[in-house]
Amino acid sequence: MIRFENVTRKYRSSAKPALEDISVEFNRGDFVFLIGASGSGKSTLLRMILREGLPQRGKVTVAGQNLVLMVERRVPHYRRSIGMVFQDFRLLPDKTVYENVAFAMRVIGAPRSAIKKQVMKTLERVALDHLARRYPHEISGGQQQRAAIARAIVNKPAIVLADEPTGNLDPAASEEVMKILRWINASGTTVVMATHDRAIVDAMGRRVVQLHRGRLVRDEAAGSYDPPEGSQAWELLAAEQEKTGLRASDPMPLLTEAVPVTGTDGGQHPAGHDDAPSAESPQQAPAREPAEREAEAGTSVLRRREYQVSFPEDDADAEPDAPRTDIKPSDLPDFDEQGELR
Ligand SMILES: Nc1ncnc2c1ncn2[C@@H]1O[C@H](COP(=O)(O)OP(=O)(O)OP(=O)(O)O)[C@@H](O)[C@H]1O
Repeated sequence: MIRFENVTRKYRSSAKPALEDISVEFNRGDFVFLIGASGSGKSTLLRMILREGLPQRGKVTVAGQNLVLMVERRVPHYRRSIGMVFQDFRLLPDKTVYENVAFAMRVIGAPRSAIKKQVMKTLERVALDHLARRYPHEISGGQQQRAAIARAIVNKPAIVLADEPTGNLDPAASEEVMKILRWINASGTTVVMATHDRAIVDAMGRRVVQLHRGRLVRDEAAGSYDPPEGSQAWELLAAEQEKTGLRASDPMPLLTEAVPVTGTDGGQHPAGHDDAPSAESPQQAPAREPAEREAEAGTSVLRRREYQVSFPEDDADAEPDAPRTDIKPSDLPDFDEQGELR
């Protein structure tokens, strides 16, 4: 489904490549966690799949299409086959939940009757049908992220890319989001999720691809957040830990968060950068990582989530759209004959 072959990508304003000689494949139906310290290249890799930025060297192929050779006018159409979820939700603030999701169908010219049916079905799937008429500021962060996921999947994309989708959420809301992503994946969609969330990666036991300073250092079928002790990635990160002044006896769980992000190449995207957002991308600036803020304050980037997230095995095939019992008829959106919300 997605293939990177010896891909190197360097931003004009950076001395070092954001991605260096990356070769990796994500297959149909894969669920992949993309992990690595702040600035290791996760977002750059996701954006390349969206064809935001091309490699200077190497080749990116998605569903058989060589993105390097793709002509510009094909790009908007291509991007519609991919659903994207961001840390900061990026819902349109002056549109209701329903309209935000419907908008994704309107831009592809879907007929009004199909829009109404598909949007409500998708909102039911993310348990938001009862909040369809609310505006983003009238719902919680977790609900906003579920609305953003509904928008990402309403056109039934083959691929969903999620860039820190739980980064702004509490554990309970994160768990809801993960259940939905897992359900999306169970229906055959390839899901690639960049995350710093140790608890989630450990609980899910899915494929883990780890980047370190733009290089791929681990690709493990059913991995956890930390590399297996003694592995090449472990050794590399242990050496890094020593270099950054942490004691060798520091517990390994700190490792993947222990790389400083200070300096010119430290995860900040300078003004006038060379990779302007696409016309289709929302224009909001991405939320800044706590890691970046800590780094700026001169502290090392050591973060740990103190909670546990569990995904019991018997929950794996749970139907996220099981009948709800808490919705009153008055909660449901009200449509006029043209299918518009009243
Ligand atoms: N648009 C840009 N212009 C210039 N440099 C960039 C741009 N985007 C990313 N970079 C640089 O490329 C490197 C990789 O950044 P990227 O955002 O891909 O890392 P990341 O792993 O996603 O980080 P985070 O976890 O903080 O989101 C960093 O050194 C960053 O400063």
